[in-house]
Amino acid sequence: MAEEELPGVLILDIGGTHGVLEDLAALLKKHFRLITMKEFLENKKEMSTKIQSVFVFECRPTIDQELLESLPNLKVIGNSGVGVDHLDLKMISNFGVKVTNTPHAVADPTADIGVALMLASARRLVEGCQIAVSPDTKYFAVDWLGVEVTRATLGIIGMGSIGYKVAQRARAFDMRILYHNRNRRRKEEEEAVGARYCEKMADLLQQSDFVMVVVNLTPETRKLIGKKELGLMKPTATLINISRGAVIDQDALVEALQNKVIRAAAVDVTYPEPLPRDHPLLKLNNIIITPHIGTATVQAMRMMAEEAIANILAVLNGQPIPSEVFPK
Ligand SMILES: O=C(O)[C@H](O)CO
Repeated sequence: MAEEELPGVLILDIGGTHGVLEDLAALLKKHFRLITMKEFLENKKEMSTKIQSVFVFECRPTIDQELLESLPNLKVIGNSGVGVDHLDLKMISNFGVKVTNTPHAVADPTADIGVALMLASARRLVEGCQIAVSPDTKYFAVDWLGVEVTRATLGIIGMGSIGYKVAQRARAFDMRILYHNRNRRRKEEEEAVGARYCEKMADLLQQSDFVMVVVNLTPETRKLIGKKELGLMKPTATLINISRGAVIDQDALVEALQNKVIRAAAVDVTYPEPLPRDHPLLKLNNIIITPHIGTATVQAMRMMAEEAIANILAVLNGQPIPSEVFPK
């Protein structure tokens, strides 16, 4: 089919996206006529009726009412990534537009980053690296010790598909695994990863050496971990967040880390992203912060794009939609 005849997809990206958009373009071009935001804004009149779908790159850019009003033929917003907290699902659905996400592509790489953060924090890799590369280092000696993850207790808050992959990986470290969920998983699934259900999150917080937060950001999970929850954790425990920054009360986290209420934190997500350069979290040495890189791998980007494309095509062709997200 000639490019002109393909359904138009508007690409919404956050700019500076590690040059990957160029690679994805080839994939998208097989099915769509690609329209960048720049092209759209420069030629709104001609472009607006051609656009039937929006491809949202990496879960970050939002879609406002003005954009929706200017796209009369829009049918679907294909989010590449699982979290859709940046989208106003109710407003979008009022326009008769569907939203889809990519839960399968993100599970392995996000679980990997959770485990990487747990190990890096436990063994103080960032501090070690700083010593190794510092021009002031004359000989290798550290005046601190890490802790081991092997046989430690890991508490997973939010055992969905990412949390489950974390549990699978944690088994390789002989970790004792606890989890807290709104809905308990099936017995066979618990047994397969050797995980024990904690009906009360407090029990998990009190018993865990590492607490990993993997929930979606919703009104119910906003500030799920605050001063009270941090106070329940062991002073030797580490908090890991691979979900969304706003799930943790960041002021309470600063206080907890400054006062050694908990040992350390390791987070791939903050609120906002990036943190203001004078934010107190950036001044602490018992936290590791990475720039929301849970899915920043060559493989994940490709898989997310493929999953998003399949979702978008299903909507446009009136077929069953693999991963639709509904407003609550
Ligand atoms: O929600 C997700 O899948 C990730 O955060 C995308 O970057």
